[in-house]
Amino acid sequence: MVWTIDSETGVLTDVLLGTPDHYHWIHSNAIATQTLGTGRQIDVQRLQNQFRQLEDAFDAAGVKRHYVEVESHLPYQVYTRDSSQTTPWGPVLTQLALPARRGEAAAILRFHGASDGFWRYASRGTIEGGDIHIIRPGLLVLGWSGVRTTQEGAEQFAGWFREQGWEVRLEPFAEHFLHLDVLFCMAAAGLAVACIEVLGDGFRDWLAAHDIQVVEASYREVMAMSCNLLALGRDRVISPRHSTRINAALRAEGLTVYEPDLDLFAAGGGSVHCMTMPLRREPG
Ligand SMILES: NC(=O)NCCC[C@H](N)C(=O)O
Repeated sequence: MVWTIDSETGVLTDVLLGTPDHYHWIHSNAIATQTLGTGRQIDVQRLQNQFRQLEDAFDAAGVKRHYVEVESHLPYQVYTRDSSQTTPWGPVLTQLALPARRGEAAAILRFHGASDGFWRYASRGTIEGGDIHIIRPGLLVLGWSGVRTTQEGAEQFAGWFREQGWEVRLEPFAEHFLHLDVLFCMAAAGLAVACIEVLGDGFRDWLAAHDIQVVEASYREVMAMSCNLLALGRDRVISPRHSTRINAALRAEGLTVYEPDLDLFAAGGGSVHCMTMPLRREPG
């Protein structure tokens, strides 16, 4: 397989993106609905400029960018996290829950169909990439709210990893938070950003038992997409600029932080982690 990752923290060499040419907010999650309620409009030039800042961060970090073909009727292809998942054995086609996003599968099928194909196809319930976190080789956590990812969808995905000998934790959470990657992301090997206030002490203890240290995020910070960052490996991350406190905490841990301004995407309920699907990382 050409495209494989065995962790969320190995050195990233290739990433899958979707340009925001047709991006707009629809009533798809609590944050997007709140944004629409304010009557706020998207300044297209600012939007393109923010996306360019994300692309520039990848260029500065030496990561090769790849793109899905975007279609005018699909507003959320910019959030490439959700429609597929790269695994140690190749890409998996996920099963999007939202009717307005299901068509995103076509561009994923075209992208991977043209290269090396898929390892598995999700076919039970629904599962979206934002709920899948490959912590390190052998350790996977799957979130499910019952809306975007269902318990059945998470169980099917978990089964494939357990067959390979992996430990898998299934983490239920309230629908309001949309995806696990709003509440939890690995920033570097052994270092996570997480909202323990929501995920609870059981989750914190599980992370500690696996030698994972936590930078804690507040409810207010996660609703501003401040947990939603991408590890680049070699102690580097891309994290939204407005996450000032968390970015400072990551720097204090010795990380280099690239900070694109992405507030227009955060207003739709997703930031750096949601806007990226790693295609290849150096094995851990
Ligand atoms: N992984 C993620 O959290 N993705 C963000 C998806 C946001 C998009 N507006 C949605 O509601 O599906």
